[in-house]
Amino acid sequence: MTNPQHGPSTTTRIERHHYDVVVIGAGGAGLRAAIEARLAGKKTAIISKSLFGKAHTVMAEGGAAAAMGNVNSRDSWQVHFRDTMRGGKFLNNFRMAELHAKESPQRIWELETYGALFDRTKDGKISQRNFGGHEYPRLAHVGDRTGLELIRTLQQKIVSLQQEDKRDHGSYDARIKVFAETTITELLLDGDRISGAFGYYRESGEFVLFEAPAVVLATGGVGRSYKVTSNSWEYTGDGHALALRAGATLINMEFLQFHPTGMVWPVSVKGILVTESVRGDGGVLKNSEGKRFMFNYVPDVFRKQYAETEEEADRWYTDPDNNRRPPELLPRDEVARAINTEVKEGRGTPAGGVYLDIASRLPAEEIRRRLPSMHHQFKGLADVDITKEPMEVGPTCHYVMGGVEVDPDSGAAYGSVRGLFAAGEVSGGMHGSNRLGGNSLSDLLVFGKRAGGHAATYVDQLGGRPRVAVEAVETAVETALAPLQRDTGENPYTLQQDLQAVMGDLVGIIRREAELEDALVRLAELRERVAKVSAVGGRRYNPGWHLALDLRNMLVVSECTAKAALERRESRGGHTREDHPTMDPQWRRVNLVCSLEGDTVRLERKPLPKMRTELIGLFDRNELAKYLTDEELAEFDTVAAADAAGKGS
Ligand SMILES: Cc1cc2nc3c(=O)[nH]c(=O)nc-3n(C[C@H](O)[C@H](O)[C@H](O)COP(=O)(O)OP(=O)(O)OC[C@H]3O[C@@H](n4cnc5c(N)ncnc54)[C@H](O)[C@@H]3O)c2cc1C
Repeated sequence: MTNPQHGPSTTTRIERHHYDVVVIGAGGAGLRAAIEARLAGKKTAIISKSLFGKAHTVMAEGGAAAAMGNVNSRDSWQVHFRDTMRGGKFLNNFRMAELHAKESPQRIWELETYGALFDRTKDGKISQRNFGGHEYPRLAHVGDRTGLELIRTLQQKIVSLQQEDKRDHGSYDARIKVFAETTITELLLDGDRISGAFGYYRESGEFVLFEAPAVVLATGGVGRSYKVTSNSWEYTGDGHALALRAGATLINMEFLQFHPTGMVWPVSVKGILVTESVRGDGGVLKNSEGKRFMFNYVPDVFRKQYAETEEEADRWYTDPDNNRRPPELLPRDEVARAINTEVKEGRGTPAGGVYLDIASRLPAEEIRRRLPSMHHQFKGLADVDITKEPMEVGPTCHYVMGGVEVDPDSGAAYGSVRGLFAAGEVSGGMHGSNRLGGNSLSDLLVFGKRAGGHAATYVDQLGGRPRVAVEAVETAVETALAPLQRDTGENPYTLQQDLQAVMGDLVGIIRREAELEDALVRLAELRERVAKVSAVGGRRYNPGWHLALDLRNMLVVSECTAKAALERRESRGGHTREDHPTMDPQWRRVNLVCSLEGDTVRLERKPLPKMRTELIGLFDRNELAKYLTDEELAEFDTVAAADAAGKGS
């Protein structure tokens, strides 16, 4: 190290910036967090691995769930809360589910004030559509391109803030600046406090250092550890791994959502999402015998809410108050498992999926109007006209419920680190063991705002600014350059394929003890190989080098998933154990928490926070009996009896 201002050697130049709040990620969560931090007067950087506007959020199709009651006035935050807890099989952090249900409507209306244009009902309100697991039509949407509108609007808000800054401070970038195509590889610490973030510009390979006392992680998910996934290239679990390495903890990592309907052919597009809106708008699932098989897969916990005949299910679309929902709209984990079983038992399509039929259910014109992207996607990628033929679909790795363990109100990371916040898909707890469709987009807005606001407050309350240690920067540079400096070592693409094979084959939709043990052995072998990964070429736009750096994140996050999946001996939501096929109320009381000790993933059991009495009182006792232990039920009965006595006196 020769010059602390410029990095570890005179040849390694490091561009340096100073901010109050650094937001890593420019999806819905990151942008909403950045807006809030900037509105609180903080100098804010937004960093994005992909092009600005190309975050994952832009791909969201169906909509954002918020109990506005525009289409059915019976909807309320309480009903939304209940649906969310049921969807997550009661493993959700109840406080997050409560805040989400209460605040989502405000966040959607606020988006309108930023310029969002949602589809409307006939009387001019924001239109809301049906989705799996939601009792009432609840998803505010823009055709099937809702994420695009969300991102467009948040970006527009940022531009308007930059225009204010130009007027007031003479520069558009004075208080909020976007660093696109910039990957963060390390968080820096001063003791237990965040002091900054280190990374590189993808195009030039030049290093960049952000000195900042507060970092908001909004990096999204982990899906690229699986071969068949709806997720795009940047979903390599970076934020999860950055948090772990900084001393934070991850929870619920065993829970991955396999969306039931991904494209299954052509092979080149296998995994690309087919939105749930197709089923919300009337599409039905059929096996190769032409049977609507979902009626055979309604689990006991949901039996009361779902139709038993095709006639009743079909009537629900026009008369939802007097009929029960079609079983095609069960939560995603149920539908994905059902499709998996149909295919395994030989009733699948030629390409190994099942049929999703909207063509026989709606007029062609209506399909094109409601599902323009799906129509375009199938025509362009598979030469299938969905107004005339059924689609072939099957499960695809879609969403990680697990993530950074956070304080529900502020988004501050738990563990041994201060100044670190997380929001959106990278955070854990909100969705429990399974996320309901539409609950992510509203989650991004609710918790993005909260994390950005609390990061700003944290900065205000700091005594002095933490310092960036020269040695930490030096180590970050060495780690980043290592794959380029190895002459021998494996190709990152081979390693990624091998990792994807382990996760897909052994830690996939249906899990077994022996396979999970095998997965851990193979992941340990991969760890040795990844430590020696080699990338050819130089630092200028070099995707092989980028992947080599992403691999260590994918690996540690995969280890968390496999370890937690082995430990949880029950089936719940996005975690299905063939050898422990039922839900166990004792396990509902437990969160599995991952941390790093050196390089080793440690797993701990931690009791779930106890739901407040008035919230648990929103559920029927018979329903609670399906989830709670006898001990918890007895406690519930005592409180209910005391309550009744109080009311009587
Ligand atoms: C096809 C598809 C359709 C979906 N439809 C819906 C829907 O209708 N409704 C719904 O609620 N949910 C939906 N989801 C889920 C939802 O879109 C995502 O969960 C959500 O957008 C995640 O938002 P985020 O802000 O957490 O992350 P993203 O939007 O993914 O943003 C992550 C950001 O972090 C950046 N990043 C990552 N790593 C780094 C790093 N190391 N350094 C710098 N930057 C980094 C990325 O470049 C990106 O800018 C869908 C998902 C998919 C894939």
